[in-house]
Amino acid sequence: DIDDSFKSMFAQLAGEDMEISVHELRTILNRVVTRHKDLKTDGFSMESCRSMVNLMAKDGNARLGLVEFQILWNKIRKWLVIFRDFDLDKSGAMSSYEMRLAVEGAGFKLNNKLNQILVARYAENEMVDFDNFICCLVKLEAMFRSFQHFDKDGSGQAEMNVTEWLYLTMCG
Ligand SMILES: O=C(O)[C@@H](S)Cc1ccc(I)cc1
Repeated sequence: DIDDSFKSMFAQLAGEDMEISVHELRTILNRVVTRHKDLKTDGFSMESCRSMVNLMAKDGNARLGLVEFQILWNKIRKWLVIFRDFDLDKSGAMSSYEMRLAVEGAGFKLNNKLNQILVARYAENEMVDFDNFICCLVKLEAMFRSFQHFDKDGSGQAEMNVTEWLYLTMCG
């Protein structure tokens, strides 16, 4: 069950439509992340928040309901612990070495090429700061989940038609 303080934070944020927009998500994430002085971030961008909303909003309506927001919030809390555990030099950002370990620590075993791709996509000056780290994991988890949806028997092979492919590749 969702505790009342969370519900009231959500209600305050979401407004009368009781759904959180990309802009409202960006507001709360940047308000909270600045409270954590050990986390380096240039702030969650609109693009990052749009990507997270699209990946988390099941019904594709580009807004987060209470449950979807709670799920995202708990993911961020979980990955915040991992970020701190693997930020070995406590710089507040991930080096590519730390990023590889943190992604594996989050449960994603990737090959070298994929780890390099993540750093290329999410690092700024070779460092992945907290907001980019979260966006990377939200996307990575969503892509793994989508694949498992199409790999019903867990064979490691997925089958989908072009429309289903475009739903996956064009939303995030
Ligand atoms: O609410 C908090 O400050 C902790 S518990 C979790 C959290 C930390 C950072 C973000 I951005 C969002 C949520």
